Amino acid sequence: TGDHWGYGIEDGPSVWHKTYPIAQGNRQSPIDIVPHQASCDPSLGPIVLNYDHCTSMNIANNGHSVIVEFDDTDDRVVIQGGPLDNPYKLKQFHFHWGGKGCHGSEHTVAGNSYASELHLVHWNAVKYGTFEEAATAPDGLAVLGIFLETGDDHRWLNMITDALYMVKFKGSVTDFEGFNPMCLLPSSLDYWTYLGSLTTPPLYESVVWIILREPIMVSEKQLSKFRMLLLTEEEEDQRIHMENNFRPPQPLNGRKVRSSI
Ligand SMILES: CN(C)c1nnc([C@H](N)S(N)(=O)=O)s1
Ligand SMILES: [Zn+2]
Repeated sequence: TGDHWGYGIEDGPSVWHKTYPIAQGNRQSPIDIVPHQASCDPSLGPIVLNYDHCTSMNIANNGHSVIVEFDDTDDRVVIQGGPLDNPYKLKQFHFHWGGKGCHGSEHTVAGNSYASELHLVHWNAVKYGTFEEAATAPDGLAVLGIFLETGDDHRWLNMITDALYMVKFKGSVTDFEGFNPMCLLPSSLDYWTYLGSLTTPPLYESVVWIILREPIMVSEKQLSKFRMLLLTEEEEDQRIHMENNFRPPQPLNGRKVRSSI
């Protein structure tokens, strides 16, 4: 039962539709963002992030990515404004990345991909009672996507990469309290937005995507620590490294991408 999906030849994005037919739906993510085809919408206000309370709880390896989970009984850590009609509460953030030297972002910009992509997953707790209910509603989730580009060391990302050895194996989790994701934001909150889906099974078409245009800079050394994570559990003999955990761009199917810029 449950997720036997992955990013390999036998279980990767090209066969997810066999178990999750919505993979061939009409509002799937990620997509290739073409900046000059995005419509600049003056009615789109700025994104407002209230991340000043850092209610992170733990960091975990779920066999697909590394995830930092937040206490979402607390309605102080929210995203609002921009394309959103309500404030959405932060639930978790996680990353997607490539192999050594390869690219690993999910969204691409005019066909170009970045080294990695950070997703901050929020849910509409005003309209829906639980995260699970929101996750299946067309306006249930808002995911803020931030590109990571290789360059200088990111001083705050070290707090995350230094914790990765504690969650090396699939299924491992460790305390990770008081982390404020504000420190992972670029200087500009200019964004593109469109209606899409989760980029991993169950691929629910419930996401308002908000992708920041400006990437953050992280070092190759920091990225290499993500690749130290394993897909396999501690007791398994085989050790398979977690890398290239990204889904390629999906058909736009006539969707409009709007830009705040
Ligand atoms: C149920 N949740 C929180 C998620 N399910 N799939 C997620 C994907 N990793 S993504 N990339 O956020 O769509 S996040
Ligand atoms: Zn993601």
